[in-house]
Formats: sequence, structure tokens, C-alpha cells
Amino acid sequence: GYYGYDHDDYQKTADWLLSQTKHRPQVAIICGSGLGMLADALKCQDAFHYTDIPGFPQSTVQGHAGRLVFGELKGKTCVCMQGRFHMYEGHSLCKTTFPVRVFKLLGVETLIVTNAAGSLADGLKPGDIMIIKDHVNFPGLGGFNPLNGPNDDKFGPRFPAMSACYNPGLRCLAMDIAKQQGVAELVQEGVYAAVGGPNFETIAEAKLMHRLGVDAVGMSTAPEVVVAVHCGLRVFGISLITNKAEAFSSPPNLLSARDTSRCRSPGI
Ligand SMILES: O=P(O)(O)O[C@H]1O[C@H](CO)[C@@H](O)[C@H]1O
Ligand SMILES: Nc1nc2[nH]cnc2c(=O)[nH]1
Repeated sequence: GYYGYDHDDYQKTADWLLSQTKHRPQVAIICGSGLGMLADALKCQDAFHYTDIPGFPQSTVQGHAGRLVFGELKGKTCVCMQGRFHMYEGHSLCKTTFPVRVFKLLGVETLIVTNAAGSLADGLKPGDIMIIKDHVNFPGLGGFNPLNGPNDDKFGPRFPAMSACYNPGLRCLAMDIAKQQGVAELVQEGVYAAVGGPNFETIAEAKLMHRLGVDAVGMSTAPEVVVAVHCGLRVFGISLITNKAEAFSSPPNLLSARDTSRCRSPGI
């Protein structure tokens, strides 16, 4: 079509994959920056480089290998993206979310999204895991939405609800498992905000988001989740906190005029 992809484009890629592997995944996992090693844990793997998959976008970022890996994880058939697509790579949003609709056509029912994110919340430290309970899609609020253009009714409605994007049952289950595994102190629920990137936040931007109720910030995930929810996938999301976002790293940025020793690093 004139805007993005036709249903046939997704179908061709899905059909090609179905012809190349016997796996019929129920679960798709998008691995965030540095999290691609999860795919290495799949048993009975069939792996495809994005460059070899007809119609598939290509990865350009470090820490994103650019492979689609099918296999078994704890008895579930999964398909794992080792490397995702970001808007800042120059991809259109429908390109960054192309794989999600392909997963739908493969028969996937549940999408697990993961990402590396910066913390804006006092209680979230580098190394912690944040289960995403909701998101703020800043590019989306500004009109950068993968669902822009004519709606494809075969995937979902023109005006999809986003009020329960992150499946409450799966969130509950994840909290229970964290307790069972003895890692409950490392796992919390919170709100993820997607920004366009590729620059990290200014101090003022980080403070603004913190005041608006955002707990962690990154440059991905929300567009994929919007497309997944639109086509009826069940979504579970986690952020690995890799750093404190700029305003919340040391040294503290509340400067008193009396403190002349720190006047070379002004805060806002
Ligand atoms: O969201 P993922 O893909 O994990 O990557 C995150 O890490 C990168 C910045 O270091 C950005 O791409 C940000 O979005
Ligand atoms: N925007 C943004 N993305 C990130 N990805 C990992 N850390 C960060 C961060 O602090 N800010």
C-alpha cells in the first residue's frame, strides 16, 4: 500500500518462515539491548539472519545481533528476536513493528517484550528488573504511531483500547515467580516511557518524566506493544534497569548558590 505494508507483505514473510521451520511458536520474545543471550537458551533451534528473511527489516545497532531464533524454552515453542528495530535507526514505525504482525500470522498468542532502560524512580537501581504495568508512548502522543494510515481490519480495529495493554494475569504470575525464585527485592512494577532517542534525556526532560509518573525510560517497546494489542496479542513486558537516567545520577543536581565548589556542574 502507499502507507507502510499490505497484509500480503506480512503474510509472505510468515509463509516463508513457516516453510523453513517445523516450530509453531505460541510465544514471541523481543530481546532488548544486551538481552539477546536469552535466545541462546532455546533448544532445537532454527535460526535465521534478518538479512535472509524475505521482507524483514535489518538491525543496525550494537547489542542487537539481527537473528530470529525458533526453539523450545521450558517446553514452550518460542520465537525470539535477537535484536529489535528502533525509530532512531531511521526505520518507519511500521517497519520497527513489522515482526509483531508476522508473529501474529505465525500463530503466536503471547508477546514478551524486554528492554534496557534508565531509571527515574528512587527505588529502581541498575540491575533491577521492572515489570511494565503501563507505558507512556511519547512519540505516539505526538502522532508518530505505527497504526497511522489506513486501518487493516484483518489485524484489529481503527481505534484500539490501550487500557490493559500489559496483561494483569501475566504481571501477577511474574511477581509470584520472582518471590518463589528468591529475587523479589530486585523486581518491581512500574511505568515505562518510550522516547524517540537516540540521545539520552536532558536533566529537565528526566525530571519532567519523573514528575509525570514515569519510572523508567527507553527508546523502544511502546510501538511494538501498540501493534501487538491492536492485533489481540497478550503482552508481558520487562525492563532491565541499566542506569539511572541523567537527573537521578550522582552528583545530586539541586545546587545551592551558596555551594560554590560545585558551580561548574549546574543543575536545572
Ligand atoms: O530498548 P532497547 O532495544 O533494549 O535499547 C535501549 O538501549 C539503547 C540505549 O542504550 C536504546 O536503543 C534503548 O531503547
Ligand atoms: N532514553 C533512554 N534510553 C535508555 N536505554 C537505556 N538507558 C536509557 C536511558 O537512560 N534513557
